[in-house]
Amino acid sequence: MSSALNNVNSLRTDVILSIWLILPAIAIFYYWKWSRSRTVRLINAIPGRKPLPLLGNLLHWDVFSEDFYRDMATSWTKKYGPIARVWFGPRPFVAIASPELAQKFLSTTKHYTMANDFSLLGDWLGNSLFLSTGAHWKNRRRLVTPVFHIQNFDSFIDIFNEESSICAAEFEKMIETNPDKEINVTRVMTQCALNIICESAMGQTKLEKEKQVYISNVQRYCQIFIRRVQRPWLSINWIYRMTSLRREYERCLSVMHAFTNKVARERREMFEQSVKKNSDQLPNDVIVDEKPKSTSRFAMVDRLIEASYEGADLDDTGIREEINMLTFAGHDTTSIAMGWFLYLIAKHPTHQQMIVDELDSVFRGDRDRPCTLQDVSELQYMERCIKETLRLYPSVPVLVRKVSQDIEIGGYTIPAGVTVIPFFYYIHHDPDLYPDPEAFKPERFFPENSIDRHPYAFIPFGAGPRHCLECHVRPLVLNPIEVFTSALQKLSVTEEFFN
Ligand code: HEM
Repeated sequence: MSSALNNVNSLRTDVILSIWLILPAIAIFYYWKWSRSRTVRLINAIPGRKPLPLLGNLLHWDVFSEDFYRDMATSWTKKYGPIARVWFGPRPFVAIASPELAQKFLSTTKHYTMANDFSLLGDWLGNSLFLSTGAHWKNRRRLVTPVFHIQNFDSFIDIFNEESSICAAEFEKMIETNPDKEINVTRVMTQCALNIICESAMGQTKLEKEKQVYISNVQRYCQIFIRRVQRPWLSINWIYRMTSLRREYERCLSVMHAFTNKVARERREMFEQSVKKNSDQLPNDVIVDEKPKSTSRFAMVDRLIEASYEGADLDDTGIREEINMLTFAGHDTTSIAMGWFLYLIAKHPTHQQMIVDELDSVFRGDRDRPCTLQDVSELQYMERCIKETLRLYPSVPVLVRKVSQDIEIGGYTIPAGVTVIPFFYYIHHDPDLYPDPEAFKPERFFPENSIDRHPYAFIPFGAGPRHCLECHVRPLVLNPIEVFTSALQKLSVTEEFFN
């Protein structure tokens, strides 16, 4: 009996031992096969530091540091040139960092799609323009683009003025109650940008209180999204599902969806009432070309509802997706830009004074009157300062795109499936394109100094067919700033920030 037991035990030990030997052998075999695959060979032909087995270049940087991208932009691309590769474990990334290569990559959407990392936003943005590709993207882009016609900004400028005044008052209060102390401009700027975007995207609604709740949920949702991007293990669903973040994320999501659904319904009803009113008033034999408009101020959502009535392929879910997308794409980008602008202006009193002088001249001393689109177009020096801000601190420092078919760039083949990162930050800081690149010099954007610049040397709004729709960003960024004149002059930067 005991010898039978001994036999069973030794058999078990043999089996366990064999498994322990076979499993690593299988793993080594697959690793060896994978490391000789076409993708790996093509990627390793691109300049970059020698990767460690399985870990790739993970140990070569502090990949979880907030400055990781900047470190990579400044050290990696400087060392390896305008095209470089990096392995995050077994996942390769290719960075491109020259105007020529960015142009080659971005000037057509034929060979790329959105990277998988963005699928984290799928619950919120669904099949919106921002996340979609191919024919669906083309269709949505065609529908959303008219919303950004400059004539629509005539109706938005009132919103910019109202929200900017509220923001300026808050800003003044912060300065008054914290004399000679640091203030956090980002919070006020984010609130201002979100108010402006929501108001222009969704219009005035009977749901003002709910709108504020929506805004705070958007802020929280975006914070959680950034945290998930910065901590790669949180994009693994079963790990993420065990965290409390997930519950919070879903709570935000349900508040956001409920709100945008209500807004879409409310605006559609307003639109239908207006159609009915128009048709009731018309004699049967009169044909009117003019399209019915909602009764209150025009909002981006109204243009989408109009399009859906005209037969566009856009149902209520589609409208909700696009409203959410505009809120997402528009708020952080502008608030970051406004925050950095204020920082730079505080740091450079000479430019600050030139801006104030320009404002005085455009407004001819009447600082209380509302700003017009004409004023905005005359604020030329301010515009150059904003461009220089976006050069130094682009709100979107990199793009992340997945190659959908092999592409030849800079003499290397990037195989399908690999993630490519066009590095705007590096391009904007390249000393060959911008001598003394860290210095704040708005004069770089004087026409005579920009004439020979490569069209892809300054691309804070992206470039090519997927470039940002907000090409009339001036009113949006400038307007809050221009009402800040008195606050602007009270700003300076603390020593700590200088370093
Ligand atoms: C300072 C402000 C802004 C900056 C720096 C900025 C930057 C960008 C960048 C870099 C892209 C990606 C372009 C590409 O893939 O080539 C983008 C896309 C986009 N932006 Fe902006 N953006 C700003 C403001 C806004 C605002 C206010 C809105 C709308 C309210 C907006 C709407 C969009 C949309 C809809 C897309 C996606 C376009 C597409 O995929 O077809 N952006 N933006």
